[in-house]
Parts: sequence; C-alpha cells; structure tokens
Amino acid sequence: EFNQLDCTDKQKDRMEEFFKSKRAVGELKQDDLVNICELGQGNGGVVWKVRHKPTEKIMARKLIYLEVKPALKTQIIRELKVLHQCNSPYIVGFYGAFAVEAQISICMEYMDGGSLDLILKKVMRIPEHILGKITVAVLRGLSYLRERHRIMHRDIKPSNILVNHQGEIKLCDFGVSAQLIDSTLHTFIGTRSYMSPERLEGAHYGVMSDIWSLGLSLVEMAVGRYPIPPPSSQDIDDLFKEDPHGNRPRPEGYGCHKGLAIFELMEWIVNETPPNLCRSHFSAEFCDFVDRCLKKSTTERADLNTLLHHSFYKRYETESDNQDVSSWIRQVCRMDT
Ligand SMILES: N#Cc1cccc2[nH]nc(N)c12
Repeated sequence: EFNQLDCTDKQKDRMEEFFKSKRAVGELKQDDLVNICELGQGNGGVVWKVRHKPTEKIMARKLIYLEVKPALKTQIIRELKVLHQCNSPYIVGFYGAFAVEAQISICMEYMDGGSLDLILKKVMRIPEHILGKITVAVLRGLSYLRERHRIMHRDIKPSNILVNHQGEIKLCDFGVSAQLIDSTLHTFIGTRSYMSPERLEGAHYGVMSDIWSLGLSLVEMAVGRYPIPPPSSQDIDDLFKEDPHGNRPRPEGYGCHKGLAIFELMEWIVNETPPNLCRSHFSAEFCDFVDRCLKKSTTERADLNTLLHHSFYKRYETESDNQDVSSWIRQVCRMDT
C-alpha cells in the first residue's frame, strides 16, 4: 500500500540530487543572480528564469513587490524559511528567499515544462490520462502539506501546478507565510477565481477549499476553458468536434467566450449550480471525481482522505513511472506557441 507521504527510490534519488545542488548554492545573494527570461506573471509577482553565476545553476526566481515596514519584511523572510523543510516529490524545490528594498525574492527549482495554464494555452485541452497523473500529484502534495506542515495550499489552480521534461508534477505558491498572505490579500488582480463558495462568502475555510479549487482546475484543463459559466453540452460537442484527441495546437479564439466580469463570476460560483464533466467525453470515474470535489456544501464535498480512495485516483496512483507524462510534455513543448 503506497502511503501518500512515501517516496519511490527514484524520487528519493532526485530529492537527494536537489539537496546536493542546494548545498552547492549556499546563501543566495541578489548579485549572484542573472535574469535569463520571464517565465510567468500573476499570483502577486513575476517569475524569472535566472542563472546563479557562482554555480551556473538555473533557477526560477519569483519577485514580489511589497511596500511593507522593515519589521514585516523580516517576518515574511523568517516565515518563508519554513520552505526549507517542505521537501516532497510533489512540491517544487526551494533554494532560499531574501529581500532587497521592496522586492522579496523566492528562489526555487526550475521546472522546464512550465505551469499548466501556459501548457493549456498551447493545447486545446489536457487528456484524461494526464489529468489522472496531475490529480495524483496534487492530492499527494496536499497530503504532504497537511500531514507534515499542518497547512493547506490556499491557491490551487493551473498556474500553480508545474511540470518538467522528466514528467514530474509539482505544486508551488502555497500559503506558507501568514504575514505574506496578509500583506498581499488586497492585491488580488485577475479575471477568474478558483476560490470555493464558502471562501468567497467569507465563511471559515480549510483544506476543503483546496479540494474545490482542484475540481474546478480539472474541469478547466479537461474542457480547455475556464468552466464558469459552465459550457453547454453543445459548446462541449463543438469544442470536441474540432479535435477529439485534444492534442493539436490551440486555434485562435478556441474556448474563449465573452467572459463574465470577475464579480459576476464570483456571484455565479456562490449562487449557481457547479460545473461538471459530461459522460460523453470523459470516464465515469473522472466525472464522479470532479463531481465530489465541486459540491458547494463542504459537508457534501469529498475530503482529502475520501479522494485518496476514489477509483479515479486509484487508477493512476499505481503507475509509478512518469514516462507517459514525460513524453506528453516533450510533445507539447515542441509545439510552438
Ligand atoms: N513559480 C513558478 C514558475 C512559474 C512558471 C514557470 C516555472 N518554471 N519553474 C518554476 N518554478 C516556474
């Protein structure tokens, strides 16, 4: 019985390799980092691909611009140090964090496949067997954060799930620093929300809110567009008619629709029926899995342990190798954007 917190030998070797490169890097300093290119925007900052000159290591550096008092900045850097203890095959590696003036830098493992929102911009949608592996990685990452660090993620969405050419799938940008969360709460910008109904209503929320966000992210990646307002079955048939296997490059305007304004969209999430997957294009297990994640009431919604015993998860947790994900990522990265 594979416990979500166990690692295979290959995973242990990869983590050992990362620890070795992290020891070689040592204390991170601003002047040792050279920008190569921008990797992504969002989540309150911009992410750069950087080179650490003394070791030639390639890293990802998230820059967060924060005008906070020096005492708060020191507290944020101190709280981010907990990331040194977050070591799991399903959590992106952490090299260190530091602050220079109003810029906080979080340096992490470079994932050469990028984030799933960028992948989704290249392909029409993500095939179910890849989404199964993504689900295993996210549930194991959430289990690790809860069991070992007693924290929830707080921001599960496609742009916070990273992949690489080895076929690894890892979570990033989880809420490890309470002060950083507080200092950036007012900075939400975005046209879509993965927040659960209870969180949007300002009620208490916990890891069950991460489960909702996972469900919504899976529907978006399975269909190829943000699923609120839910696409009609006609929309789905049209989206699938164009390309039943969904691996072709995304045509101009695919899946785009006149989006609701962010407030209307949040109202929809709180008041309307949640989106779901249709049985004509997806397996019964997958449809049932997202259905259990997208219950509006937290008492009806499946919790982490229930999902770890769900047939959709079970079907993909057994395949230990990352080969199918690796070859899919390589194929997608060969597509030009
Ligand atoms: N964080 C982050 C991030 C965003 C986009 C691409 C990426 N490659 N490696 C990362 N850590 C990363």
